[in-house]
Amino acid sequence: MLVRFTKMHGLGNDFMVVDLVTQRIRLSEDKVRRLADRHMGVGFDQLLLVEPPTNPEMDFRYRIYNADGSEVEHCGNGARCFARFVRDKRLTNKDVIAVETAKGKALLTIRADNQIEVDMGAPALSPAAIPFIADGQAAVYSLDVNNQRVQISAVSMGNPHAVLVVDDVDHAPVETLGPALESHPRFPAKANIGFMQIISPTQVKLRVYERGAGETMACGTGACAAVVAGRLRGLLGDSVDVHLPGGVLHISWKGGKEDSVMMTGPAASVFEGQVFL
Ligand SMILES: N[C@@H](CCC[C@H](N)C(=O)O)C(=O)O
Repeated sequence: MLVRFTKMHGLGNDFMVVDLVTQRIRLSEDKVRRLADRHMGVGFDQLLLVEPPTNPEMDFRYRIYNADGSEVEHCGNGARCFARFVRDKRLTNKDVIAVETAKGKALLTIRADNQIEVDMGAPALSPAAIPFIADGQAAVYSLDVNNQRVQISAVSMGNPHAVLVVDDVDHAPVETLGPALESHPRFPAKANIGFMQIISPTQVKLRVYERGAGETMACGTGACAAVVAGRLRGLLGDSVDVHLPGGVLHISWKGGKEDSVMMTGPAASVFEGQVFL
């Protein structure tokens, strides 16, 4: 069957977006992996599926697959592309769009300046919710990996993240510590690994080794997790510009248990395509 898709990106974190409101497809993990292949497929970090909601209070359902074929709970850059997609395709004319995700809901607001603001929900910090194996909740945990001891913060933004504070992000060991920590036994569902350099209480630099995708040019949930970790460690204020290899995301978090993390940034369409599935 010939399926229409749109290639999109949020600061270089790239997506194949498929409308399953007006089309149907059958997917397997292997099919997603083949589509994600940058030489023999479409090529993407994540596949985003736009579906009708199962909950009548929501506008859409949002499903996300990593390049390795695994289904995941949340994707910040994807959420902004999702909002741009449903408006461009005239699937809605709303400026504020409520979407069901695997772990709850996200509220997407298309602003007059074309930036998209996403209410990412409150972070989860208890080890069981992340999931992360630890005796109790802490702002910083010690972890043994690759014959060294590292300090991480562990945060769930719907999906699991570890955040390390480094002196120089450009020379951080992302290629070695990233995969080793992604599959660390204390993260039973694996994790996304962020390497954050603090520039000031309002500015950080960040690189993220994503679970199931490798290092990406930007990670929205990773940027949120980094700001939460920085606040918990007393290093950041409540409004922070996160400089990623692909550009800047603005993240704010008031710091309370119930407070949502807010993320603002761009979303862009690159091309339209069709593929046999
Ligand atoms: N690129 C994303 C996160 C995608 C999912 C992640 N790799 C995971 O496995 O949890 C973002 O912008 O948040």
